[in-house]
Amino acid sequence: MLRLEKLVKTYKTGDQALKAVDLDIPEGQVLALIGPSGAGKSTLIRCINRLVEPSSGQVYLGETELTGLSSGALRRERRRMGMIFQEYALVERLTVMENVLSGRLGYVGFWRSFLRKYPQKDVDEAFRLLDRVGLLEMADKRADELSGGQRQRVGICRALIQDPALLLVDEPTASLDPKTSRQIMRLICELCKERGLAAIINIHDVALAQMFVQRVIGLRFGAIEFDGPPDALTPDVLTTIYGEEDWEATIESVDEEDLEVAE
Ligand SMILES: Nc1ncnc2c1ncn2[C@@H]1O[C@H](COP(=O)(O)OP(=O)(O)OP(=O)(O)O)[C@@H](O)[C@H]1O
Repeated sequence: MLRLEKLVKTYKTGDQALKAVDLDIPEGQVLALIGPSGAGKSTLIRCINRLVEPSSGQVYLGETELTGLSSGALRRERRRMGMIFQEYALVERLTVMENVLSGRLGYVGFWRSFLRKYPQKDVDEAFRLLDRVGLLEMADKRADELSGGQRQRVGICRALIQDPALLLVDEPTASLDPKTSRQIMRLICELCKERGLAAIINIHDVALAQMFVQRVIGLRFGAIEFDGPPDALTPDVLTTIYGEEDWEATIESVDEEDLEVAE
């Protein structure tokens, strides 16, 4: 459902962030993108919806080549790609409900959104989503009154109310404590499963990635170094992605966490 062909991004500074990346993601697959700082993870995610313009190569969402679209057509296609950010990107002075509904801005006309008059079906869906993520009681609170984990749940609802085919998730847990991080990752993966949604999750925490996804992509210097199931991430593989480190500790901690999740 998503296909990248020879995707290259070279920034004006000369940094080659992506070097001819090929990637195919089937419908409903949740994939973690790991790799050291500067490997090109955020660039990859942002080149897919063209928040960052690729230098060359193609991105296909289904049959549509995103890289060939005019700005109007791209705006319409972006509705099919929900984005979840590390810093939540909520409007602080708006309520939880208003933040969630802002995910419909790509669908409603300018005046409707300006006057915040969303169709009732959108409001109903926002309530359903807030209920699903455990925030129904918070609908009228201002975003700046929420904890980090609650904010991220609002960010998730805002992405889902777009009714996307694909989620692009950029370090969703980087600002959260370990327990909340696990809850948020679990929630994202459960929601993808419920909705048959594909997702690419850029995540620094290897153990967390291994715990929840079916497929891991390891990026290094803008190229795919590893593509496989989480249990194939051996210490040797992690060393090729990240360089020398004591990986046994990371892998052991996954085993412990797995037990905890299974309980
Ligand atoms: N706007 C920019 N202008 C110039 N170079 C950039 C820009 N954004 C990223 N880069 C460079 O591109 C490369 C990849 O950066 P990117 O942010 O995609 O990596 P990352 O894997 O997401 O890193 P991190 O895990 O630290 O967020 C780096 O060398 C970075 O310095």
